[in-house]
Parts: sequence; structure tokens; C-alpha cells
Amino acid sequence: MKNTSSPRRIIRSGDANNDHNFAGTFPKKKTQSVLSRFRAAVKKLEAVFFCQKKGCSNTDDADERPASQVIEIPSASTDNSTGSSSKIPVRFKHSYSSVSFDSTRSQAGTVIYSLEEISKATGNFSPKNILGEGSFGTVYKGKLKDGSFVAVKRAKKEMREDRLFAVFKNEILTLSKIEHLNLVRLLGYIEDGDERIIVVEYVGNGTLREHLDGKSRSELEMAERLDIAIDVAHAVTYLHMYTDRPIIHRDIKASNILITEKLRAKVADFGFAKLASEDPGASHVLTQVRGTVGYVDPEYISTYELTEKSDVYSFGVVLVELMTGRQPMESERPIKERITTKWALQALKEGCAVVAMDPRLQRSPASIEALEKVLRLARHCLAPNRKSRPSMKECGEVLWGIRKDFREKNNVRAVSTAHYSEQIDVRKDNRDMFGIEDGESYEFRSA
Ligand SMILES: Nc1ncnc2c1ncn2[C@@H]1O[C@H](COP(=O)(O)OP(=O)(O)OP(=O)(O)O)[C@@H](O)[C@H]1O
Repeated sequence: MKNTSSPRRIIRSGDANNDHNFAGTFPKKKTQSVLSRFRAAVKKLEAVFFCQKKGCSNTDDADERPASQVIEIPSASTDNSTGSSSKIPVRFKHSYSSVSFDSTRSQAGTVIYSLEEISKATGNFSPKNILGEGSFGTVYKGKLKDGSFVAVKRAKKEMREDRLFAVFKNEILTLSKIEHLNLVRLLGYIEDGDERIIVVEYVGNGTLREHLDGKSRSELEMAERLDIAIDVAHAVTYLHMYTDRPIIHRDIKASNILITEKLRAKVADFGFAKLASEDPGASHVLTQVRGTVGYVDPEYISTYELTEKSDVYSFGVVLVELMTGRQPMESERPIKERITTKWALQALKEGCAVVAMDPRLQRSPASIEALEKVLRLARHCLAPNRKSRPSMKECGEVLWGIRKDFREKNNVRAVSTAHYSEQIDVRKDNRDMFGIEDGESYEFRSA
């Protein structure tokens, strides 16, 4: 997701071609039934995938974005990054590969909408229905015939066809495999002429970044921030552990976390996601570096090796954002504060984490304790060596503990506050009873 201040994407080009494009196009017979069109599409993609596996083609990675949206880091001249896969150190305990599809599962519940239907739903893509702009294109709010709301992601026309197809396909195929309360649900898609549209669940309360920037109606207190962190941890744990093959999101960031009316979180934007190999022994995939500046695992940048721990690193950055309210990089700040993770973890180290606490958060012993614990977990997630980082599941468990302690301590406070307000109420009753005006001094003596 993107707003004007959102960080830029990284694409590191020219390295191993272990990633593959989805080439080809969907069939376009409009008379076909919705389901049979989707099946045909998946079959075609499977054919391409198997062809790639046999070495028929070795195209570049799927998810290039337009040049204006990405940073291209020149490929390193070291032997693992010359662009020749033969020079890449083959350290695959197991290998991750490009997406393969389970045609029966991936179709479940997905609808192929007609352009007319979606055009109508969005008021002919009216600017007043624009929810935001991303590197893929414009996102509109749509209202379907049944009255339900959807988010309509319409790809930019000027995007190069093959690149666009790849991003589009990656998002559809990844989303069609998943179903979790904390992940934005794919509802359907459109491929019609040069139109590429993805229809997803509408999440109506903005992004986490907007909330942290104070651009939304509701303030996020510590309790809500802990809930959101847990929701994201659950969503990513599900991607890493409970799908048929692990999925690495590769772009976990505050602007890709959508907030519901109840202030819970849903992770969105699967344009960069990757599926793991079917080989259960594999430990990583060699791939072009994708992600957003400030969130990308430095070990992934330097080795090109992608594992689930790269998502854990990005999650560590999000934890720091949640506690400080700041963006990962703030160039207007004094030098020491420009890289938010560094600044906040230094404050933690010096025993003054509260200095880095979001000024919007209420200060209480319970919230300061939660802040310190979350920053400690973030430090763990941000470990330079991925082996030292916790799994996403462990992050979720630690956060559960933090939330439990916070709630208990907060409840104690709430109870004592309630007791205090009860006393105040009693006093007020007594005032009323004795007709004493507010502000007048009074004294009650026990009988
Ligand atoms: N499901 C949704 N429900 C409601 N609003 C959404 C939804 N998806 C996206 N948006 C809005 O549209 C904006 C752009 O989203 P989009 O996913 O296109 O960005 P993006 O392509 O991920 O950006 P980038 O790729 O540059 O990170 C978001 O910031 C958000 O405000």
C-alpha cells in the first residue's frame, strides 16, 4: 500500500533466476462459466510452471514494479550475485521455488467478476471512490449488487504487460490459497483486454500507518497495539506454518496492515509473496530481493537467500513502529533518530525506552512495561543473523504473554480507578444529598 510518505520498494536486480514468471495469458472467452474460466487459467499456469521446472524457460522474477516505485540496487559482483545461477553457492538444504498451484484448492470461493459489474460497483471507477494508490495501481471502494463492499485493485495500464501479469498472477494465486481471519480475503479477479483487476475484501478503517500517523478517527492505545501485533503474528504464522506450502509475504509493513472497525488487523498485499518448495528439506530460496526500504532483512539483501525469518525481521520493524508511532526512517530527525529501530533499541539498551514511546500513548507502569517487552522482542526479531531470530509463532506466543500481563496490570489499575470513582460518586451523592455545590469545601464526619 502506499500513501505519499510511504517508503519505497526495493528490487534488487540481476541475481539468480530461481524465480520464474508466469507467462501466458488467461483464456478470455466471456461465455465460459466463471469457474471453468478460473480452472482453465490455473491449468494454463500449471503448464507454464511445469515447463519452467523442466527448464523450458527461465524468465526473471514475477513481481517487478514500475521503475518509479522501486529502488534498483545494482547486483553485487560477488560470486553469489553475478546473475548466473551457476555461480550461486548451492547451499540448499532444501529449495524454495516459484509458485505451483493446487487447482482445486486455489479456486475455492473465488469469483471471476465481469468488468461491467465492477465498473458499476465503483461508479465507473469514479475518483471519489478511490481508497488509495499503490505501485500496482489504484484501489477503489466498490459496492456490489448485494450491497456488500469490496476493494477493487485496478492495475495501471502503462505497466509492462509481462510484469503486470506476473504481479497480478502472484497476488491472485497466493491469495487464493489462503483463508485466515487476519489476512485480506481474495474475492475474485478480472482479466479483460488490458484490464487487470483484483477484487478483495474491503477493510474499512485505513492502514496501520495511517493510524500511527494520527490520520484516522480512532486512537490506538497500548491494548489495541498489542492486539494488532498479535493479529499480524497470527496471520504470518499461518502463512509460514499452516498453508500447504509455506508462503513468505516479503512485504510486511505498517501500510500493508489494514485495520478493521474493531481495531483488529488484516495483512494485505501479496504481490511479492513467495511459496516454498515442495521439498520439505529446503531451508531457503535464492531470489531477487523484494520489499520496502527500511523493512528488508539485511541478510536477505546480502545473501539473496529468502526464508521465513525475513518476514520476522520486517515484523520487528513493525513492532518498533507500533511502539514509537514513527516511520522506519525519518530523514527530518536529528541524525541519531533517523533510523527508528536503531534509536528505539538504543533507548532500550540505555534503560530509557520510554523516551522512544509514541507520545500518543498513555504513560502508566503497565504500558511502559509492555513497551519495554515489545521492544525486547523487536530486538530479537531484528537480530542481524537470522538464526537468532524467533519464529513468527514464537513472536505470537511472546506477545500473548505481554498482552496478558498488560491486561492484568491494567485491570488492577482499572479496578482501583473504578474504586476511586466509586468513592467520588459516593461523595457526589453525599454532596447532592446535602445540597453542596461543586467546588464548595465540605467535610463528612462519621457518626
Ligand atoms: N482491502 C482493502 N480495503 C480497504 N482499503 C484498501 C484495501 N486494499 C488497499 N486499500 C487502500 O488502498 C491503498 C493502496 O493499496 P495497494 O495494496 O494498492 O498498495 P500497494 O500496491 O500495496 O502499494 P505498494 O505496492 O507500493 O506497497 C492502501 O494504502 C489502502 O488505503
